[in-house]
Amino acid sequence: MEASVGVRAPARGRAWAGIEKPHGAYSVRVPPVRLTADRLRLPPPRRLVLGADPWRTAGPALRPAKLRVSCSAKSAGTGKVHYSTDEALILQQKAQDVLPYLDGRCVYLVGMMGSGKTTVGKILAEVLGYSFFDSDKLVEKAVGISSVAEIFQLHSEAFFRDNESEVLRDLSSMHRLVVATGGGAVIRPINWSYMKKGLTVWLDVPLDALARRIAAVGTASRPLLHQESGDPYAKAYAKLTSLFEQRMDSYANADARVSLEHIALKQGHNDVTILTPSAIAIEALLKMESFLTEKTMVRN
Ligand SMILES: Nc1ncnc2c1ncn2[C@@H]1O[C@H](COP(=O)(O)OP(=O)(O)OP(=O)(O)O)[C@@H](O)[C@H]1O
Ligand SMILES: O=C(O)C1=C[C@@H](O)[C@@H](O)[C@H](O)C1
Repeated sequence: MEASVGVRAPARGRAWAGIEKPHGAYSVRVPPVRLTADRLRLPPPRRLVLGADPWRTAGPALRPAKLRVSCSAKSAGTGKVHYSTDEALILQQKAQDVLPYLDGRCVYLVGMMGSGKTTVGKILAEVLGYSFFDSDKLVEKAVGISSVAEIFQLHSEAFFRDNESEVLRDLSSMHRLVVATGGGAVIRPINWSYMKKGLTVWLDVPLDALARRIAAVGTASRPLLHQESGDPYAKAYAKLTSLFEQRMDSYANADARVSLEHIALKQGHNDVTILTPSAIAIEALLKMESFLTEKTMVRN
């Protein structure tokens, strides 16, 4: 039986984007999206000329090296996203540039575990006025088990992958979503047939940086990396390397590639660990714009 997909208006004026399955397996509440200066903490507008590369054209005052960014997905329990003023301006302007070309299509972020799909995805959703979904979380809801690690343990990886494909299929008939996909979603060709209904963006992060991030938070929630003993960084690095070798051609199917090494080089250094999530989101918007405008030119 097919899932029915729709947006329904809930009580008390809240917006819902829900995927209702026959047995109510999951239904996700999305807070109303407000793209206001207050939400982005913007100052009154000022002149800012943006070209293909905002860091270059915005002048020295906006160069990231000078920014002391207080950027985090959440802050002081308010749930609000904080950006530096300069990054907020660039993000908002680039989002406005991309939106007409995007035309309501969903954005799917793909990339290895820990590559920042959730962190960057939430920023993109905010500035595009889209809703954010994490496909791992939707699988957990569908299955009724609160962690991916437990789904692997109680069922199997194949069971998880089947549910992941179903979630992606359901999402593919929706609009105006940013979806952080599971790191392994790219390995099944059927998933690409769903994701290609929207725009796919690969967050390409060096494995060394990934292993550091993952070792810092632990591997318990990432069943494919989890090992009881040994140095967490070394174990994560070895496993990430072998997974990446199997998957890199699949990631390269994405419409746009956001390379952290490339962003760092553009900023005049080679340290990807100091790139802020909002700088990465800006690069994602630039790459999305390039892809979408080239595609439009080819069509015309
Ligand atoms: N630009 C960044 N700089 C430093 N740390 C980051 C950056 N982006 C994300 N992180 C951190 O890396 C970890 C993984 O990020 P995130 O959950 O966004 O990745 P993900 O791709 O969604 O991971 P998964 O696929 O495993 O769910 C988090 O602890 C997050 O805070
Ligand atoms: O890279 C992977 O295969 C995975 C990544 C996570 O997001 C989860 O989807 C799961 O742990 C598998």
